[in-house]
Amino acid sequence: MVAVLTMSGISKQFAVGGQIVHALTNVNFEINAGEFISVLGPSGSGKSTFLTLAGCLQQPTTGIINFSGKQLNDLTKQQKTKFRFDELGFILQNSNLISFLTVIDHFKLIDQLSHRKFNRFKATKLLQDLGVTQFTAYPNQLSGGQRQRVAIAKALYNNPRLILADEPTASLDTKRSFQVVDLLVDLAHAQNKAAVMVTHDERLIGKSDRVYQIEDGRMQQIN
Ligand SMILES: Nc1ncnc2c1ncn2[C@@H]1O[C@H](COP(=O)(O)OP(=O)(O)OP(=O)(O)O)[C@@H](O)[C@H]1O
Repeated sequence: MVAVLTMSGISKQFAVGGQIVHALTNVNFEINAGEFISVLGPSGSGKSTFLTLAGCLQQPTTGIINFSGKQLNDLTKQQKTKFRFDELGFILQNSNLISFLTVIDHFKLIDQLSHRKFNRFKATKLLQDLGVTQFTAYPNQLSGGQRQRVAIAKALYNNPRLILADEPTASLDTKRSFQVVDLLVDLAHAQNKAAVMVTHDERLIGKSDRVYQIEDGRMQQIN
C-alpha cells in the first residue's frame, strides 16, 4: 500500500472573542493510493477544517501532514500553491465556475496555466462521462447540477493524485449523486487515485473502502 496523505496528531484551534474553539482535536488519518474514503459528520463537526488542512489551505495548530513522504508544513507559500495545482483535485459544494468563460474554456484555461496544448478530447470525454454536453454554454446557462458536474470534471482534469470532495453531490438529484460517487470510486480503484469525500448523506457511503466519522472535532474510523 502506498500512503498518499498522512495526518498525524492534528489539532486546529481558532481564537474567537477571547475563547479558543477546538475545531479539530488529535486527528490521525491516512489514505492510500487506490482508496475511496468517506468522512461523515454533522454541521460544525470540523469537516471543512479537516479538508482545508488536507488540502494545504491552512496550517494545523499542532501535528504533521505528509504527502507522499513530503512534509507539507515545511513548504513555502509558493510551493504550496504549486503543490495544490499539481497534486490535488478539489470538488466543492458550489461549483465556483468563472461567469465569462464557457464550459470548454475552463479546461483551456487549465492547460494554458500549465503551458500545455489544449486536450479537447480529454475535456469532452470527462464532461460527457458526467453527463455534460453543453460545451459552449456559459455557467449561467446551466442548472446548478450541471455546473457542479463541470466543476467535478475540472477537478479531475489535471489528473490529481488526491481528490478532496466537500459534499460534492449537494446540488445533484439522487440518481446523479450516485453516479458521481460511482465515478469517484471508479477513479480511485481503476486509476489508483486517493479520494476523500466529506458528506452528511449516509446513503452515499456504501461503496467506500473505509468510513470515518467526525464529531466535535474528533475523528474515528467506523467502517
Ligand atoms: N476560521 C475560523 N474561525 C473561527 N472558528 C472557526 C473557523 N473555521 C471553523 N471554525 C469553527 O470550527 C468548528 C468546525 O467548523 P467546520 O467548518 O470545520 O465544520 P463543518 O463540519 O465543516 O461544518 P459545516 O458542515 O456546517 O460546514 C466550528 O465550531 C466552527 O465555528
